[in-house]
Amino acid sequence: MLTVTNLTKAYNGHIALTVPELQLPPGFHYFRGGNGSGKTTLFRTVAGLLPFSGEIVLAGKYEISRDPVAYRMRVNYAEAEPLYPSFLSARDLVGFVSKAKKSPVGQVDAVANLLGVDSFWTKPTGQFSSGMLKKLSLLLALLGTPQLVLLDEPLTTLDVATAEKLFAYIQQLHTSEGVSFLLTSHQDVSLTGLPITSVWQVNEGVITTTT
Ligand SMILES: Nc1ncnc2c1ncn2[C@@H]1O[C@H](COP(=O)(O)OP(=O)(O)OP(=O)(O)O)[C@@H](O)[C@H]1O
Repeated sequence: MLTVTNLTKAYNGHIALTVPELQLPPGFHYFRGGNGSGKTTLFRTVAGLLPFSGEIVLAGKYEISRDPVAYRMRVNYAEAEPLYPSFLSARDLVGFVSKAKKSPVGQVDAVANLLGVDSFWTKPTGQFSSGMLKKLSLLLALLGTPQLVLLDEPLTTLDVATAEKLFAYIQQLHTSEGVSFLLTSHQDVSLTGLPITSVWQVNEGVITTTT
């Protein structure tokens, strides 16, 4: 599903992540590691948000640098700590992202309702609680028809009832549409109830398998 080869990511000349080779089959892949180990750097790089050297290929054909639009249409990302321009509402951001990602008819209403974002639809994000920000970022990451969704700390600040609905929906997306997920969490990932395919340990920018 995702192949990463000879990847190096540096910030200001300091290497933060080195991935000689990483091959992920379809499924749910959990990346764990201490603060500053490189998990968010990996996710932001795979999401196409950071410059890097190396190769990242989705589904054996979409290379992130050679096919930037096709790749980004198929890979979505929810930040651990999302930040949006404070004057924009959920309606504004969802309108923009759903158009860019070619969201299927009815998807926005269904997922906004599932996550409860419809209850604060027109409020400016500058007035959101941290859980409301998290719900909005998860909604944005589920729009369109992604093949891969990267969820950085999806459990943080999310209320238990919404988390249950989210992970049931995610499991259904995998079963019915074949969508794969990469997750990080400092909490017990078994709380998601997801059938985790593989667990990876990130330590000082190096990724090793644990399963
Ligand atoms: N924008 C940046 N500029 C410079 N260095 C950065 C930047 N972002 C991250 N780093 C550095 O890269 C390393 C990995 O950080 P990263 O955010 O990927 O860690 P993480 O595993 O996600 O941590 P956490 O669990 O605390 O979220 C750290 O040493 C961090 O200081």
